[in-house]
Amino acid sequence: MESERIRLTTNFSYSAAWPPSESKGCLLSSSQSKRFSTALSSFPGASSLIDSSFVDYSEGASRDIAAMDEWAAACGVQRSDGFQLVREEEQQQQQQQQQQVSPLEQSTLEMNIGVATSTDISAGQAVLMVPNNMILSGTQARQEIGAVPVAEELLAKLYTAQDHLPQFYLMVQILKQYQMGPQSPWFPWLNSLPRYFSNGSSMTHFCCSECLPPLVGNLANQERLRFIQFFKALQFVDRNILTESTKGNRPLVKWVFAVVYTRCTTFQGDAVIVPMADMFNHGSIQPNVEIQWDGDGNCYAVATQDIPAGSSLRACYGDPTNPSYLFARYGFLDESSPATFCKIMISNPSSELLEMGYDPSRMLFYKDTGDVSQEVWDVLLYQILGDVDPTQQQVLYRAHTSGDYNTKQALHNQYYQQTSSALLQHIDTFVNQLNALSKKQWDVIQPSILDFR
Ligand SMILES: C[S@@+](CC[C@H](N)C(=O)[O-])C[C@H]1O[C@@H](n2cnc3c(N)ncnc32)[C@H](O)[C@@H]1O
Repeated sequence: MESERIRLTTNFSYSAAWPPSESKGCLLSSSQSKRFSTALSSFPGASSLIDSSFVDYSEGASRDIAAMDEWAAACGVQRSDGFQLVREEEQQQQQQQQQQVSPLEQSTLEMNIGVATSTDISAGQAVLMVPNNMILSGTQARQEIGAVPVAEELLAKLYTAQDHLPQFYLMVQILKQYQMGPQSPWFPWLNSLPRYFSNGSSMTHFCCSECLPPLVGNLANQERLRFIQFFKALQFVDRNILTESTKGNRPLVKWVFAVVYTRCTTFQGDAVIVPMADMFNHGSIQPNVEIQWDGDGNCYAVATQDIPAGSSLRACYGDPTNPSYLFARYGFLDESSPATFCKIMISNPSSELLEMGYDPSRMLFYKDTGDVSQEVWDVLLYQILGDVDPTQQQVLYRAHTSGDYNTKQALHNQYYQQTSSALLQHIDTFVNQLNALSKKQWDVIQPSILDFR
């Protein structure tokens, strides 16, 4: 989740009662731990949590959202009056029927939880404030746990894991909290997390390479490879920090890895997870809240526009024009994304082709208008000219790099027949591939149906 890294300058309606002046980051001082523990044992249902030992992270386990909600309030999280955690599907139905949202009533099994407001909110108003000592930080975790040089060297070797050190230490920190069971100050948060993930790291190699279109398959595979590397690097963490059984527990580590990557945001080069703020879902069309920070590292979610009662509160996770990135990282297909992929993928593109604008993320078809991105036309024409007339290919290349629009357009007009039929052929090939994949899926499913007869 890419957040705005804005220092807070606006005035908020909250009182300055929070935070305690000594609090910083995710390291808990003894007084903070006490405050967390007090909060943990003082809300209803806490005793049942303490009786149970570890968070059950199996796919069928239910999420205790209500306990997390109470825990957050007890720990100093402040919210606007109508702020509610809701089930996304119900929220959407209610919005369509223009009804008031109802609060989340009981714990949930596999639900997509989001945030909504039951009251009007004005632009600029803070809807949420999370004190800094509740925020889990990768950098703070590295300081607390101590750097693991061999793990860092290993991660530095893999391009998909470079620059992901804060996420690695965030994962170690969450595993450490998991090991503490109900003694962890974050236990209610851990117990409220989703158990099932459908993002790249939870896919198999077969899924990434055979079932997904090239770009999204490639991105999903990067997530998967990063998990494999994190798992290897984890083995070098001191056993005083993580036990051998925690480090060797692949399903547990995979769950925590998915938690980190679907819920962390970046702040000043750090990877952080802000409990409660991690409940905002993504909105492509007019996201209405953004994350901000004050000078003490307290986190705020602020309305970016007037929001009527009954609306979902949504943040923006990243570039909405290209749904593949969100799918690979977060595991959902953003139906409101304005564009979808043209599946043109060129391995080892030349520097000229790159300068012509070739970039898998720019190979787009726009859903509403049916338009094809300019980069698709330019790349196709450049390739066709390479086959039929290399001199003209250079004319196109020079026109493109010098901004000579007229010459470029004239070449596009001259070769329109060829570029459009290449595009149609590409689409036909892709549709045939999809049919083949559906058939493959059917071949796999059919025998299992017959088994039940
Ligand atoms: C930061 S969490 C948001 C809270 C989450 N919905 C929950 O139930 O805990 C990110 C995850 O929420 C889900 N999500 C977020 N935005 C979504 C959207 N627009 N459509 C479908 N799922 C979404 C995805 O599963 C994603 O990995």
